[in-house]
Amino acid sequence: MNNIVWTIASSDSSAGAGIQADLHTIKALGADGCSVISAVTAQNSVAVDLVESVSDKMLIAQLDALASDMPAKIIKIGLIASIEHVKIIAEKLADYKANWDVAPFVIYDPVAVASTGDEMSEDGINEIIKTQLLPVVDLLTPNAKEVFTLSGHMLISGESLKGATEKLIEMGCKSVLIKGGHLPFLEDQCIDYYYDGEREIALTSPRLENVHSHGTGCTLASAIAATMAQNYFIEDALVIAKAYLNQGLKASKQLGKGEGSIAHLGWPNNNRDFPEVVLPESKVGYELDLQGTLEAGPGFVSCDTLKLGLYPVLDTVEWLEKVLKSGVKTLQLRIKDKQPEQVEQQIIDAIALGKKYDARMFINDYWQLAIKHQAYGVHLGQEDMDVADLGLIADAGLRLGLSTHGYYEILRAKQLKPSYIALGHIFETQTKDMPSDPQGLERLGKYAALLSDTPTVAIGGINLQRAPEVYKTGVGSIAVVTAITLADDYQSVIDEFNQIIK
Ligand SMILES: Cc1ncc(COP(=O)(O)OP(=O)(O)O)c(N)n1
Ligand SMILES: Cc1ncsc1CCOP(=O)(O)O
Ligand SMILES: [Mg+2]
Repeated sequence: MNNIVWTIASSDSSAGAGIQADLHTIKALGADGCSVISAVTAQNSVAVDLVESVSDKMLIAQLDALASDMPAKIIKIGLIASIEHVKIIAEKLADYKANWDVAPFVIYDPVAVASTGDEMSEDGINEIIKTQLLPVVDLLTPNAKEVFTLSGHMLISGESLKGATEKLIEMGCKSVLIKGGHLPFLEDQCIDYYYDGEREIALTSPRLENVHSHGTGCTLASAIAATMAQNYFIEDALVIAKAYLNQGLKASKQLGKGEGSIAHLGWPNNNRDFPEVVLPESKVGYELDLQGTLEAGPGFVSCDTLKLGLYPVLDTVEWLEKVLKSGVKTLQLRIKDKQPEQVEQQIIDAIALGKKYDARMFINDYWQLAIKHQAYGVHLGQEDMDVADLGLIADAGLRLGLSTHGYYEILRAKQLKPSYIALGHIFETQTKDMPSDPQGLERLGKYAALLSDTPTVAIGGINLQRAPEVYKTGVGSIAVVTAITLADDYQSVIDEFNQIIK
């Protein structure tokens, strides 16, 4: 599989930033890095003494050598010190995007000024960056100062972030992540704000004190690149990159007399390093003027166990009764695409059966009917979460299960304190058209580790053969449809699942 990330940037002799930080990050996060060096800088922890661009011929030769043999999935650009280099790179990127079998995704971290305060690029370069480079950039990752340099927008309040990103998108880049290292509001928080013209994402972590931060910008952009190269969606890459940064900042160290550099550890797995997804109805959400109604609230009634066991998801009351008679204790009525009046009787019957067998009966989608008839719980998907009245579900004392498909959705769901979080789809499934690729066991294990204090349910393409390795990842429950409905002998299948999920 091609996980190649190119970094087109400059060498930092102190190795805390630039090409050196990029390659450390790309390797630590499991992607394959290649480098194109635009300039060599002589710097240490207190000053940048000299910046010298390589010849145009050398820049082009590096780009051509890689393009002919090791094309990139993701290209990350950092410090470019010469106007001519910006022009060459912009032209090459346009060519790659037009002619490669798969167009590379381009991330540009506009290194305007070194953390030591020294200017590092040729005068007049910003005009060429604005007119020639930004139009081929998919994700721009400026800090507040770089936002001002490129757009003229001062980030004076949370509300000003959206306007600045809109301006940058008008200038040609497809999306913007404003890095919150130096924002002059909510100063105890480090907020990263993403906007692509449609979707806003804000991630926040407490600001870390007494850490060494040289190389954080390069590292964040490279971490996004490395994660996206492994087919994570951008929202998940933003989460991993911020967690990688927090983890590295906590272990940062000083080597010289001045500012030390971020450390490069492996894939982040510690809950404490992960950011919070900012919900619209929260202090930070109000400050940023985020659209939407999600708020954390007090959370949902617990299922009283982290291990919900085998969880059949079924579309008739007859099936529910059959599996209840076989001893199943967690199950769901999932009827798709019917009017509420067409399903109300089945929902009433399902709820009554759940009570009769003292089982956890969840109702999929039809949350108003679930409240009306006092179900044990409701299961909602990502789209439903934004439109359902979660407050009403909580007030009515129903449990809530939420579907998720990656890091970002998991963190967002976690904030709502649901009764369980479903993780899917793990394998190919014939039961439902899924818009994304299966997660696989490796990711499932990472998600389960992050959710050790929340009940988890794995779903999608799980059968008896796969169940042992699924359960080994640490999930508390396995949800299945066809493993039961297409079984020759569903009762013995249930017994065998129960042997595996103990
Ligand atoms: C246990 C469990 N997990 C996931 C789903 C999928 O729910 P959703 O995303 O709402 O999709 P539909 O099932 O409504 O198609 C589920 N039902 N149960
Ligand atoms: C409802 C649903 N949500 C994600 S995968 C899935 C279907 C799971 O069915 P199966 O167990 O037959 O793959
Ligand atoms: Mg649903």
